[in-house]
Amino acid sequence: MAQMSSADSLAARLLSATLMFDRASLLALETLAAESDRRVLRRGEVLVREGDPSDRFFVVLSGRFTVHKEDPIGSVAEIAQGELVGEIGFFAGLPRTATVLAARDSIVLEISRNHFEKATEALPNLREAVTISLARRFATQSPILSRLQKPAKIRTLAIIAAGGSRISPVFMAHLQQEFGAVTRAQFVSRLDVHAKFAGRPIDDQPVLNWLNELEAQAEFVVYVADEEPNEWTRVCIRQADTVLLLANASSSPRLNTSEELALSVHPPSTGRLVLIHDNRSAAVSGTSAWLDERPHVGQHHHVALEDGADIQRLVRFISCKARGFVAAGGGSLGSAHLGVYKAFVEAGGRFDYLGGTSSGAAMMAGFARGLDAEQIDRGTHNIFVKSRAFRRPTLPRFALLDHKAFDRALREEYGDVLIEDLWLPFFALSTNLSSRQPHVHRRGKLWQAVRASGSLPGVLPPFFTADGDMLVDGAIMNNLPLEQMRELKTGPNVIVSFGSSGPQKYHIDYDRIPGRSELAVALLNPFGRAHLPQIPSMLQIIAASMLAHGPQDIAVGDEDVLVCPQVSSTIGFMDWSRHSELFSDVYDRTAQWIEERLRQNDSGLRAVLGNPHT
Ligand SMILES: Nc1ncnc2c1ncn2[C@@H]1O[C@@H]2COP(=O)(O)O[C@H]2[C@H]1O
Repeated sequence: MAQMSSADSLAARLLSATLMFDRASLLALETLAAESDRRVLRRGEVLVREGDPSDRFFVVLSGRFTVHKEDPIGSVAEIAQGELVGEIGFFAGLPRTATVLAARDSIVLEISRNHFEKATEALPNLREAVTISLARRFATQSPILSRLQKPAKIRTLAIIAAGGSRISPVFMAHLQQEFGAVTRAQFVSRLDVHAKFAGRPIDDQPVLNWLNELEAQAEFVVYVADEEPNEWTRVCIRQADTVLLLANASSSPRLNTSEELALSVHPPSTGRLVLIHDNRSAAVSGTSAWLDERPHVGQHHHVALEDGADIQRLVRFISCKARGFVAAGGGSLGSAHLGVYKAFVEAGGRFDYLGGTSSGAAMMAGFARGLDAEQIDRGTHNIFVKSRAFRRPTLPRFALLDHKAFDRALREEYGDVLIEDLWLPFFALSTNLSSRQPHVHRRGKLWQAVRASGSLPGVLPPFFTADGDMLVDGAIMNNLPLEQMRELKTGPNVIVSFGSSGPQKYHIDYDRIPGRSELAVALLNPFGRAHLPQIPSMLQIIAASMLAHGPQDIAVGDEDVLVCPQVSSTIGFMDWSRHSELFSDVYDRTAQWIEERLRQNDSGLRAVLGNPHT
């Protein structure tokens, strides 16, 4: 009988969990693990190739694989630790149905037909268990999209010093503490490896085996690279599912060699850039220089070291639990977002990504700058009431309203703040009429993004970019950018939309709508105006058309919370004068609603509110 080791019992436990066996089967599975071969694969190596004979299957002991059909670039699925590979061909008696590549350095247990047959003598229901696990895979996923719909959980992260920076020990201490609060995380640096394997080369097989063993035991492993692009830094990059580029915000933003290496191994869009600041009070500047050097990095984060809040946020992003707030457009109803946001924050909600369309984007922009609801409400007053930005008709050639006053008021409120300098990740959605695609604003001047996102066609002129794009209100394509939020992060969302309060009827005799000359006469005669039919204004009709998407179209996820604030039917889409009343009414109602739902133990609401660590 083969000698058993702790690695065999680990493999047996993984296999037992995948096949949903009980503890009684562990011994037989350990024997199977001890007798089977282990295979170490380097990143990019092929485990099975489409069309090859299927004489064995595999259990992933550590690492991650991608499944490819025909197209070697795009993958149809991801396979993570504990899962089976090659079971389809093996059990169906078919050639391999796909090519499977190691997405990082990985180890698999290789189960041959002989060993499998032998194991079924001790475990008669082994064959059935594997077939059930296979059937379960296909019952819960469409075969082509499969696991891509839910990305495989990230379990290893490499931290690389970015730009001219060194890795901040204060940041690392905070990160270790916050990770430790949510998961069994193991941090590994070159010093740890030296302490255990003094004198051995870093990519020696026993060292790699030890690292893979660590990965199998911890829930999360953080590889802390050296500041130089040496062998240890290379191992960190190869072992990691994803990379975090870490820099002191005041250092030089030039891309360094370790980063170049990391971004050539990992798809840059999965990487995160973390810029460290001593405190949160100062306005951030200079982020664009960092992003220009790393244009394809998926997300950047500003982290202040004065408390743990930003690091808790970063941990939520990495562990796919980042909380979003998605705000629909709704003209003057946008002030309702202030009430909902304030009530959630007071109930303990901390939001990690803010996004919206039109007035939803305008309100979220304020929160992303670090303002509170009252300050944003005062800004609304300045723009719409004091500056009368939406009450200045112009000659109706480019639009009905004079946009100059609106632009001036927006500039006064937002200054020259850039989206990339905001403390909280933020996006605004507009509609790009040049490409006929939704346009997600994640960089550039904040006031311009808000202006583009709320450019009601015909009411305000479109916004034109330096690249020649013509942008109008995001509501034309998507008044509630939930899909865009999901592309940017994984985790629960508070979604705020404006439902209609039932069909609104208009009792207008269509034949009485006057033609041009009749209208001119009626308008010139002060008494004639009173006799005109009570048709909503052009502005009101355009604004109402933008809100035609009802909440019944919203694909609310299991962990999302949908809020449709009740708004008095006497407040119209262009009724900006009642912003404070709307804000405080919705705040009272939402606070009450949250309290009731919490009393009923609503799990969705708990997931969004959580505690800062979960
Ligand atoms: N759509 C899919 N989703 C998940 N895994 C797949 C998918 N298609 C193929 N695979 C895996 O890729 C392996 C290729 O070889 P097999 O067909 O033997 O077994 C296959 C499965 O383990």
